[in-house]
Amino acid sequence: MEKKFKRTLITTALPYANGPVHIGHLAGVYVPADIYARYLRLCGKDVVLVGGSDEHGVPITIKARREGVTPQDIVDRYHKIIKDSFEELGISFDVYSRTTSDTHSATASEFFRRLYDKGEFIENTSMQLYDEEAGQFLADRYVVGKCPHCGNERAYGDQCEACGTSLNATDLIEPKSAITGSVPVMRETKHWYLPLDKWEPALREWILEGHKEWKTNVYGQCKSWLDMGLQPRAVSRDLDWGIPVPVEGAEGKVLYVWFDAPIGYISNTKELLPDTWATYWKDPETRIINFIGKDNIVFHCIVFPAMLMAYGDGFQLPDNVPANEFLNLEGDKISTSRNWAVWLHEYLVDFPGKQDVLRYVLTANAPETKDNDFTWRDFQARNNSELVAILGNFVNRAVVLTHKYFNGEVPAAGEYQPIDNDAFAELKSIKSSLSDNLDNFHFREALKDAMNIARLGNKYLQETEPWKVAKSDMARTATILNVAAQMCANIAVAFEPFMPFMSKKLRGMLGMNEINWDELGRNDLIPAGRHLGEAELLFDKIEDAAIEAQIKRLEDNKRQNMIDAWTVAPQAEDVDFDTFMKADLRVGTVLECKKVPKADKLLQFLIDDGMSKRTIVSGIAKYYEPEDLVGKQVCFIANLPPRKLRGIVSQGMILSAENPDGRLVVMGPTAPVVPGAQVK
Ligand SMILES: Nc1ncnc2c1ncn2[C@@H]1O[C@H](COP(=O)(O)OP(=O)(O)OP(=O)(O)O)[C@@H](O)[C@H]1O
Ligand SMILES: [Zn+2]
Repeated sequence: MEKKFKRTLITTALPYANGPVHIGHLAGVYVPADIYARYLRLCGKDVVLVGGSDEHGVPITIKARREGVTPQDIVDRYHKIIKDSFEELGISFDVYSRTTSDTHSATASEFFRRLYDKGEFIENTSMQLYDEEAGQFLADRYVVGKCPHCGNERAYGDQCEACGTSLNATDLIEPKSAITGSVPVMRETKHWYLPLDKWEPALREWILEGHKEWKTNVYGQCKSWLDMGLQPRAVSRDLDWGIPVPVEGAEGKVLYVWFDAPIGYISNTKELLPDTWATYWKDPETRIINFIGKDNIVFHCIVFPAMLMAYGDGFQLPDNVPANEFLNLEGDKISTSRNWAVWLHEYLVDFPGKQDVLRYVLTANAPETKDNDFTWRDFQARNNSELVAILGNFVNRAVVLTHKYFNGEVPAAGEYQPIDNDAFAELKSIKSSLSDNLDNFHFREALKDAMNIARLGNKYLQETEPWKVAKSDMARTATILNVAAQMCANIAVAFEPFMPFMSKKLRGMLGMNEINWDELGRNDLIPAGRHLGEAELLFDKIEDAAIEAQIKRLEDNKRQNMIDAWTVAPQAEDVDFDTFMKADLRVGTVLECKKVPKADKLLQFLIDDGMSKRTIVSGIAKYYEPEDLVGKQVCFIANLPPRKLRGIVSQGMILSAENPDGRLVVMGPTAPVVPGAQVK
């Protein structure tokens, strides 16, 4: 039987404050959470959307060390960028705080202390990795080494990003310090462990029996974790950045970031609702939903619930964790460290006023059931051929025609014809599917439903042809345009969760104030006689140049990454002088140069080699325009046996140097020489 809830608490994964927010974060977590929160608000539900920056942990300290600033400087910088850009994108947080806040420190500290006092931890002294050069213990991202599961050489001390396995630093094969690069030694240290194994039966019951309705990716990951068997997990670290472990004898130790971060959801709620926060956490009639990406599933479905069970005192477990898979960018994994990302704060500068376009594309293409790819071409196509050509076009036609035939006043409808009734029947069925999809976190499908209202509107105008009817029958024209206006109003309601800026603009045009979800599907949202505002374009076309600039920026980043990662090839074995001299190296002048048809890499040269003219085929077509090489002098090997390439006999090889990114540069003399001159 479906449970009834009085209120919903929506949490969003706390973005880690060592960088700005990118489109992967948005598609995975914040856009769907915002759609859901806006939808519930429109339904008149009691809902809060909480979020905040995750500001502790090792990567922040590594970044600070690298930049020669304090960890606080780092988190202040990124918290501001993240918070501001979320706001500008219309992510409607009721509170967006941070884990360095006093409320959070006190809450997380108390949480740990209660578990400690209840005897919920195992205190354990063990050998841990220690960097003697840096004088500190190494945990999490402070250690890199080989993953014991998949062999990835760059696994971290907390997780292997290649296979997703969560690790302990001591699991790594051939560990190295990320601070100094030195090989760590083992040293004894004391930590507190949460015995996850103790909670395994309860977790099994709760998830595997109680939540079969969860998304298959989430349920499946939980099941495989539980089937592997849970182990005690350390919840403290030897670090100086974080919330101090609040017990005697714990100097120099802080709470593990994954212990403190989810408690941030509680602290955020406290900051928002100092008096009533507990109702949102402890009342069984509260429904808690955690929006996260797939790499956070274990923490939200296993670790944090075990913490909450250990704490007791009525804390509720999440009702659902609709985790998304990952969004990739132009075929590659998004990465903060490799700068392979579209950064939200940069997007907002490059595409001012186009928040909804990004929200639309990220939802239409959301990685709900499998990893998905964002490409700039797809972004452009969805804007131009969906938002402009379908949605914007319908609304524009409806408003312009109302101005043209009725001076902008919505005419009263006469008696409906079957086509009008059919349109509203279709609208009702769209609403039912749309609500159903939103209720079940199927946001991609829900967005398609909403778009179907605009498609319906276009089809309606196409079939009723008010511009023709107006020549003979103004009464019928009035009915048609009344129906069209009601469809526009329905669009304003249906799209509010997805594209709040467009919805607001449209409501302004239509003179609509308060809206609610109940109204959706109705044929009387706009009263006859309402004067419409001027038709403003809801979306405009995105030109090729804007897209090409974005693609170029990504390509530049990729090239820079290759250059940064490049190492000089080791010197080849010695070759004796006589052998070297056997290669007949010459300079020649390019007489002709052209592309080899149907071969995108090859150029065909005709070279004056001093003796006669020779043909050479060279694989440099990607890097040169043929005409730019005519008249230039190049070095080539003259005495290679002739070789047939694409049916052309090549007599020799032109020399070029290869850049780290594969770019070839042709070698030639620095001053003119006589064709045929030998290179020695
Ligand atoms: N490419 C992505 N697609 C979908 N969700 C993502 C993606 N990258 C991160 N997320 C989710 O966004 C939330 C916040 O991410 P977090 O700040 O922890 O960054 P992260 O996973 O370390 O990413 P990055 O390494 O790119 O900075 C998490 O729930 C995470 O699962
Ligand atoms: Zn691995």
